[in-house]
Amino acid sequence: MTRDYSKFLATGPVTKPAPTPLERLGWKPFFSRQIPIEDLADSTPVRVTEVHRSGLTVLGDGIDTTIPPGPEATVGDWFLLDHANPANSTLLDRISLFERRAAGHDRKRQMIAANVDTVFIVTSCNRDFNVARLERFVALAFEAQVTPVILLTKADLCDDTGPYLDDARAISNRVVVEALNAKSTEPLARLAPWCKPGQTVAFLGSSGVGKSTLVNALFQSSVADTGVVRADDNRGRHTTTHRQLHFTADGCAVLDTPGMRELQLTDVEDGIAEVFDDLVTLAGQCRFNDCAHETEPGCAVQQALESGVIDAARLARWRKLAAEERFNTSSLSARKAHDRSFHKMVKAAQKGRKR
Ligand SMILES: Nc1nc2c(ncn2[C@@H]2O[C@H](COP(=O)(O)OP(=O)(O)OP(=O)(O)O)[C@@H](O)[C@H]2O)c(=O)[nH]1
Ligand SMILES: [Zn+2]
Repeated sequence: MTRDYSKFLATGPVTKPAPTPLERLGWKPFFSRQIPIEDLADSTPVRVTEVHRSGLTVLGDGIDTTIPPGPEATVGDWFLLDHANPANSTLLDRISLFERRAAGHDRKRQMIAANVDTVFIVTSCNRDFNVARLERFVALAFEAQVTPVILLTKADLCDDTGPYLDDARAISNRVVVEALNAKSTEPLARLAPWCKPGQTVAFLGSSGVGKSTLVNALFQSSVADTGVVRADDNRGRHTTTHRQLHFTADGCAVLDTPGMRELQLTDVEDGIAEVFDDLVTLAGQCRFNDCAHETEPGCAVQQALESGVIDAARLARWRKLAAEERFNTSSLSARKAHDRSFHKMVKAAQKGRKR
């Protein structure tokens, strides 16, 4: 007789313990490792969900409060709350950070969001689709240390999503690409791999591609729980206030801040190099350090182009993006000088015409 031991063996998936309240807010070992072991039990981690001039709204385990705008922080940041003196709370190191250059004279950097795990780069299977723009968004994500996922919406309005998928997948082998109908029941399941409890996600893309539709889809099962709509004043008027970071019923944090939509291509040299890492490697093999990859002898890039290893259009996009990045990142004085000389040139040309 053979005994059946199967019931004694661990079969099936190992069930994970339910996430703690802090884990649901996005707490990770990366953060707890920053706290000395002897302080761990007494510490009160809180996460910034709203940033106002007057203070930061923070959430923790059983905590929903406001702390003064102390050290420079942005939405998504983690603090160790100092109960006695909240202004003294300790800002923890970040896993990732989206930032942009402000308009104005000093073009100071503005932090947009911290500790985002995944950014969904959204475009549609129609005329919005533009490889160069996707490459720019992917570079931004890499620069911020956030995992990019490309979503191609309006698949239902498109006869053949194949070419869109092919072009998007050719951008980087490190980026997952999905085509879907954002208006259907699809998004919840299709985005599930990145929207698990404790994960923080954000959306990037032009107007009208379906970002709000996707966000709503993530919340559809839990609209009542989000607290997005609440009475805002005493006059009985209900206004919609938006937490910049809000949580689905499953405990996935969704970032919704206008700043994300205005991200520019500045200081993303490393991100661009990651998107075009094959071209960067080739460029490193050119005979001359300052090779412009045009007519120089011993140019590895031109050689690869001739032998069909790389694509001419992609090479052109890399050069354009890198040039644009250099221009955006160039100092204000350099820009002003450029503007002045341009101005002079225009004036001279106008004078010449009058004569
Ligand atoms: N058929 C179809 N319609 C879609 C899809 N995704 C979005 N739409 C529609 O496209 C329009 C724009 O969608 P939004 O979700 O508002 O786009 P958005 O990216 O949030 O736009 P902004 O708020 O301007 O940034 C809406 O009418 C949506 O219903 C899709 O996958 N299929
Ligand atoms: Zn070269």
